[in-house]
Amino acid sequence: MTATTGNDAAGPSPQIVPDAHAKAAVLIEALPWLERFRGRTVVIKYGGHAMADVALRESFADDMVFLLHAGLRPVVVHGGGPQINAHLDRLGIETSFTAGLRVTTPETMEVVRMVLVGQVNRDVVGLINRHGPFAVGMSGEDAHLFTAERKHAEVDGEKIDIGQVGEIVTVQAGAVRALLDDGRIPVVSSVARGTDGEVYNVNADTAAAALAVALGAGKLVVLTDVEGLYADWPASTEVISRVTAAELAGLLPGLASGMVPKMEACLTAVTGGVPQAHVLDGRVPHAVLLEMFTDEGIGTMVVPEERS
Ligand SMILES: Nc1ncnc2c1ncn2[C@@H]1O[C@H](COP(=O)(O)OP(=O)(O)O)[C@@H](O)[C@H]1O
Ligand SMILES: CC(=O)N[C@@H](CCC(=O)OP(=O)(O)O)C(=O)O
Repeated sequence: MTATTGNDAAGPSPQIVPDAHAKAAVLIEALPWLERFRGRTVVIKYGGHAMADVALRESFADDMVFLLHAGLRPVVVHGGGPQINAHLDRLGIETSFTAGLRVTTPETMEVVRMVLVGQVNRDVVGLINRHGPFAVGMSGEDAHLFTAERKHAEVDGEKIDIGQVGEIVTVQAGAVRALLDDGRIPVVSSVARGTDGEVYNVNADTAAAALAVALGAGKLVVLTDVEGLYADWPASTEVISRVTAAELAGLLPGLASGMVPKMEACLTAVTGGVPQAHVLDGRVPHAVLLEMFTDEGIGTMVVPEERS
């Protein structure tokens, strides 16, 4: 049965399909959030682990196009750690991580650049562009978007050389802004141009935070393969739903592996003027829409300070 509008006073009384009220409620719940974020830039970090299967990748791409049509300005910064691992493995190149960052030899850097810019970026752009001519891919090297210097990892207070890993020192976001003004969705790989002429591998969480700050984004959303920040991982999987910058700074020294750059990125974003940063489970279909347009939200939200 089709629902009627009931506009014709002489006609039959409206027949509402059973779940119509629930559907309308979902749409209406989104209204205040649409009003709040309309015209705002949202940077979404799409992690390699959140690209698990085709249906999930399509639902992510659908969410980006939904945001665009809802009047937001979405910018995607993607990772691809598992995809880089797979390629290195195929080539028989060993790889390792220190403090959540890949130790990047010149040989590894070639593969990182090829996989991120030549493969993952193309895939994300292609998925979004099933809907129309929206996504434009960029490497962080393009138009001097990211300029980096060599970064050292710090382990137990000691500085360790991890090769061609970059720390972003400047962001020139003009090309990204131009694409947004033109109604496009920039899709950015976390590779940077070095001040010394080298190419640098930048963790994608770090790159997303730097871009969110430079763009004055209204939100940073980080998609990964866990529900959010666990309070006492791996002993427990109780998700911290909300944390202030000061509380997070206290938690950081106790965090492990990939969560370190992720939570550092959230901290950088909120201390750099982004009002909120979120870590979400990218294995949940339409995680971005659920976080942005429902009252409960999902995952872990980082805010600059507690509401007074
Ligand atoms: N406190 C924590 N809460 C949640 N996950 C954690 C925590 N500490 C470490 N992790 C690990 O961090 C991983 C996410 O980081 P990473 O593998 O780099 O993901 P991505 O590819 O999405 O960037 C999780 O799968 C989990 O194994
Ligand atoms: C320096 C460093 O570690 N760079 C990352 C870049 C990709 C990335 O960050 O991917 P995810 O978001 O999927 O983890 C790497 O080489 O794996």
